[in-house]
Amino acid sequence: MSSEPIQVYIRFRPLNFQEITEGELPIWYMSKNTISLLREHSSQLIAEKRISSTFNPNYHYSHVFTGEDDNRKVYETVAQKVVLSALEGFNATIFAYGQTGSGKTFTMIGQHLQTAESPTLCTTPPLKQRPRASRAGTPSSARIRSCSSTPRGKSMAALQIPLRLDKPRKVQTDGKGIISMALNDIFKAANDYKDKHFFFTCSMMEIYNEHVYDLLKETEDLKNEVLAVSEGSDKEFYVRGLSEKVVTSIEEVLEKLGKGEENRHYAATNLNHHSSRSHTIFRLNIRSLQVIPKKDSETLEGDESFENITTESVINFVDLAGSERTSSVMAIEDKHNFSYSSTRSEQDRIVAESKNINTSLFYLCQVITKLSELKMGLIKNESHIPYRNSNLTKILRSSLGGNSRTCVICAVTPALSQFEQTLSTLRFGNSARSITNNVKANVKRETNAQLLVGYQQDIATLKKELEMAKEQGWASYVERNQAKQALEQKIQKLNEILAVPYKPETFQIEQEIYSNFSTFWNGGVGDLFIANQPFDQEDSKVLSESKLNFDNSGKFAQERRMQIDREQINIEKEIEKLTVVVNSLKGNKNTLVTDLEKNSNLYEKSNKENAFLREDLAKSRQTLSKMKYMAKIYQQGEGLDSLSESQLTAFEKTLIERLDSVKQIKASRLYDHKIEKLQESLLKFLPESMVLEMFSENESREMTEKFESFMHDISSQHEFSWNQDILNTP
Ligand SMILES: Nc1ncnc2c1ncn2[C@@H]1O[C@H](COP(=O)(O)OP(=O)(O)OP(=O)(O)O)[C@@H](O)[C@H]1O
Repeated sequence: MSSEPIQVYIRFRPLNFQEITEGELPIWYMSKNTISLLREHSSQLIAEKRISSTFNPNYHYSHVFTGEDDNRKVYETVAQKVVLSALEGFNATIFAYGQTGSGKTFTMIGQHLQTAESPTLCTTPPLKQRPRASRAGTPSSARIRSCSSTPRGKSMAALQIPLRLDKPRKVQTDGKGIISMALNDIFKAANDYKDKHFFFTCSMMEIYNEHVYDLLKETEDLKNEVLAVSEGSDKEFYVRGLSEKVVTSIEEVLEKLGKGEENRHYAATNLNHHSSRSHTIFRLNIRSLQVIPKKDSETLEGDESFENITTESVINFVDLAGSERTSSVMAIEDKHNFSYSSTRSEQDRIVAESKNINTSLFYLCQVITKLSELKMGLIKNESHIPYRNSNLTKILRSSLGGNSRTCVICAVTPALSQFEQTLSTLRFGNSARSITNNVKANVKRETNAQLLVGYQQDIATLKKELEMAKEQGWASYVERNQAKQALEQKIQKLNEILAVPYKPETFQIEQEIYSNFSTFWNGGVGDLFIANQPFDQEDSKVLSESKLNFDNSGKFAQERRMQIDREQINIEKEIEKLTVVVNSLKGNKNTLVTDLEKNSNLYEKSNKENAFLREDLAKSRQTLSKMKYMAKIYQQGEGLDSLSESQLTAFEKTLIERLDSVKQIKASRLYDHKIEKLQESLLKFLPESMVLEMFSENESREMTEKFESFMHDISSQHEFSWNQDILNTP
């Protein structure tokens, strides 16, 4: 383990077109690795009471880049060595710090495409065409002019802090930013290793308003899932559920990086936040495997004679959110009546996100200050370093004071109007310079058996977790999926290890030579050959001994081959078992999906039935209230005047119909009565049998007709009197 200081670099971007047209001039004097204020500007700042008369900053850094230096120079000076050492197992972190618009993303990702409508900085014209600044000493507030490319003619210049609307950034694949240059070098160097095999995975996360989001999630609904950051038993912080994508070429990594940038925009629109208002960490994990024979392999047996050298490292590329102050954004908006945030909720959002950025950057500065105090012996204990205060410092823990080669690029602007922001960034860099990290290569030397045991243990733990999750029934779909993915990744890694030629080339060549020569020797030709040569006794003895040794090592090689084959069979069996587990998980998933479908069908059906029943109930209630209403009308005539003309007619019709039926009942009763009377009178002078016959059904048709006409007469009379009754009713 060695102590290595964090390397701090300052990068000035050139003045942009807007600043030039406003008559800004660079106010800083830059040499190779120092920065100080130019004297004339120093006096101006004193006159404007922006600094005290004793203020005389003179900072030293690993290197200072001017506006003329391109990304290639920055990469080669800052990052190249550090990222390449990751192939040897050293962790690395490159991070860009600075105010909004100072060139962090330009440095990390490269010149991203800017759209016509985005109010970005105006493009810088070539040096030769730049207009001379006419009024160099004029205070910036008096020099506000509008920039023609800003929308709706509003003065973006007024903002001083170059604000941007959020647009998806297209990642260039031509290697202009530090990340793509680093990836190019890493993949090229990895290919050049003959006997070392590399496995790469990458992940990308975003910290927005203190929430961590995975930028490489495939499923739409998981993209806005907030991930937890928790401390492992090794005191490192881990982002739970962060996806790791296996990548095998630079194109694949760039594709993931582009996807991450797109998702960043996705999250931006869905959560209504600006991408430049979040911290982004792109992470490349590198694992390597090299198999070499042990130096003293002759004395060792079987598996023990070979060594697996594995390295594990991670490179973090960190693009921090701009470090400007909320108050300045809001104050400038108020002052110039520029509605960057049109609604109250928009303003609240900006305040909240600026607060969060400032809080997390404040904690970052605090960690850096405390680490430098620790270095100077002002504090004794590492436990006083406030890593736990924010997710950013938790995630960057090993990069700050831990096991990582860390480089900080402080992006700044040379303009007078940005003096305070630049000064604050320079101070940040100055504190970071004093931090030392404890760096060591993460290398493990293991025999094959140890390596496999390690993997098998990992797999067993994962299986156990999965089983527990299944049994306890608390595993959410997401957790199950994550465990499954991890399991699949382990299986893939095992497969990759199996695919790697198990022995180094030299060993294979030895074996080939042995098999060729053994035919020669074993056919007895060798002995004959030795016997027939004009060797002296000593030579023959040496030759016979060598032959014996050669035979022994050949046997040993064969035994070893058999052992490897046996191991391979075991591993294949293990993989088969795991595949069964994975398949059963898939099966479970399918059953769950089918159940879910069935349940949702049932739910839909019962919902429909419910709706029908409700409809029926509503109808019945309606009918009931109508009936109550009608009953009132029938019983007391109450509410008659509220009926329309047609309703009154219908009601009248109903009454008449009822009247008819009443009349019929009355008439039929009268008829029965008359018949009875008639029968009684007939019985007085006719025998009963005859009377009964007269009134029987078959014989009395004529009689019936007569009675019917008689009844009709009666009922007409009755109707008359009944109507009279109604008319007479008060
Ligand atoms: N060294 C440079 N040379 C030329 N142009 C630059 C340089 N640095 C930055 N720029 C330009 O300045 C503008 C702002 O840069 P960039 O987007 O990288 O800023 P940033 O610090 O990442 O901002 P934010 O914090 O908002 O994401 C871009 O148009 C970029 O092209």
